[in-house]
Formats: sequence, structure tokens, C-alpha cells
Amino acid sequence: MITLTQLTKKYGDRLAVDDLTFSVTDGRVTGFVGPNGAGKSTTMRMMIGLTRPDRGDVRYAGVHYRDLRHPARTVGAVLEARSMHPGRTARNHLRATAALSGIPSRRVEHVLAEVGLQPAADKRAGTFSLGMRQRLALASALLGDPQVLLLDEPSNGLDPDGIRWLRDYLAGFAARGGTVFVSSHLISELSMFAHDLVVVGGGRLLAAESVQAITARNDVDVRVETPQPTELLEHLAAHGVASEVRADRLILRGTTRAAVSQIAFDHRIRLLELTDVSRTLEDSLLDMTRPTAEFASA
Ligand SMILES: Nc1ncnc2c1ncn2[C@@H]1O[C@H](COP(=O)(O)OP(=O)(O)OP(=O)(O)O)[C@@H](O)[C@H]1O
Repeated sequence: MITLTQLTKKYGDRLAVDDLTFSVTDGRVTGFVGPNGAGKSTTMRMMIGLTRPDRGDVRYAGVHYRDLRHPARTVGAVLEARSMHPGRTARNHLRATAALSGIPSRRVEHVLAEVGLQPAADKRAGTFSLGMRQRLALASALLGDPQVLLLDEPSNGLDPDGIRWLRDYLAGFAARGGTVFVSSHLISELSMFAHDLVVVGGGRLLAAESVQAITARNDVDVRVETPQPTELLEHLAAHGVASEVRADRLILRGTTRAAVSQIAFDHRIRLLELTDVSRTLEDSLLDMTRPTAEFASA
């Protein structure tokens, strides 16, 4: 279990991370989502002592990161694609990393196999694709056989096969009792394998709950096709109905089919389609984070 309590970090006047309190449960995959600049990377850096918080702390099973006896055996982290000596082979890179952390070199062969890099073990890291470098970074994080894996945007640069492999790997790691905390801006991808989500925006916590709970709360929208969209939108707005135009259809929030058909009928507006549509997890998360987005598109 990882516990973050009132974690706060200011850069100049800007609160990058603002009083974050949440916990990450063992045996589950927890997704960490939020728009650009939400404070995800800063939080993850504070979780492994790379950035010093102004306030608050992070504990692993009750112990401060700085007090861990064997940090590499507790937490394996893959943050920004770290620089590797381009002339060094994957195997030698792992041997050097293991030696630095006092980890027996026999772990090297184990982690190479674990991430499927054995066939490329004697190739120089400088020749690796981004996807292979990601696997090598994951292999380094696994050297200490950690309880916790922290990954910042690990699917960047992976092809669809690589993404599926990573997803299955992390699900297996959690199923064996491990703790997985993974940030991603690909909400739809995270929703396929995360059990829990921590949502941040503007440095603040917006939600920390199971994917199931967020999905269960999802409302239903009403989708309408009409040859008189402008007229209908005008009357809907007068009734306080929020709307969005998507592919020639109106998507209406906070209303019902009955209410829309009544409004249309009252104003002699023809409807070609009137359907309930479930909101996706992505819709709900965008609703939560949109007001906090640094570069809102709307
Ligand atoms: N070293 C730093 N100095 C000054 N400001 C910083 C520093 N690191 C981050 N910030 C600022 O803190 C805020 C949070 O940044 P952070 O990188 O943690 O967000 P993020 O959620 O990881 O975003 P992204 O997905 O774009 O990486 C941003 O406004 C960023 O500009």
C-alpha cells in the first residue's frame, strides 16, 4: 500500500501539486490520469525522492521512501525514458545497474526474459527502438524484484502489440499481489486494465475510486438527429439542456428522450433519431478534468 498525505509542491507561484491525499492498493492496477500539466510527473518524482515536497509525505507500507532499507527492492520506477549509454548492450546496462544497487547479477537474465528482451540482450542500447528502450527501462525497474511498480506514460512509443504486452504484464504483476501505479493520458487504454483511477487536474485531486464506481455513475446522454438543429438547440438551451454536436448528431446532457420529444413536438421540429447513449469513462473523466486543463481546447 502506498499512502500519499497532503503532498504539495510549488514552483515559484505555481502549485504544481496541491495537497494530494490518496492511497494505492496492493494487488491492483491504479491509473493516474489528468491533462497535461496536472502534476502527475511531479507527484511521481516525489514518490521516489527525486523531487522534494514542500509539504506532506509518501509512505510505502507505512515507511517513508527515504527510510526504506532497500528502495530498489520496494519500488521499481520507470519515469522519463532515462538516458542509457548508447554503446552499452542491454545485458551490460542491466549488470551495471544491478551492481550499483547491490542486486545479484543473476537477476539480469531473469528480467531480460521477463520483458522479452533476451534475443536483443547483446545489442547496443543505441540501436534500440523507443519500444525496446521502454522494455529495457522496465527491466531495470524489475531488477530489485520490487513490490511496487511506478510507471510514467509507459506506453509512449509502443506499438499496439507492445501496448497489449505491457498491459498483460502489469495485470499479471498486480494479480501476483504487486502494486502498480501507472500514469497515462490514454484514458480509454487505461480503462481496459486499471482497477482504480486517481484523477488530478491543476495539481488537485479530482477523484480516487474504482473504474467500476466511476462507470456505474455514468449518466445516459440523448442523441438526436434533426433537419432543424439550430431551432432545436435554441429551444433546448432555453430549457437549460447542455448540448454538443458530434458527426451531424446532437448529444444532449441532463435530459431525457421524453423531454426532448416534447420540446420538439411543441415547436413543430422534426426528429429523425432520438436515442439513449451511455457515456464512456473517457467522457466522464474529460468532464472532471476539462475545467482544470491548462490549455483547454474549448
Ligand atoms: N522543474 C520545474 N520547474 C518549474 N515548473 C515545473 C517544473 N516541473 C513541473 N513544473 C510545472 O508544474 C506543473 C505540473 O507539471 P507536471 O510535469 O508534473 O505535469 P504532468 O501532469 O506530468 O503533465 P504532462 O502530462 O504534460 O507531463 C506544470 O505547470 C509544469 O509546468
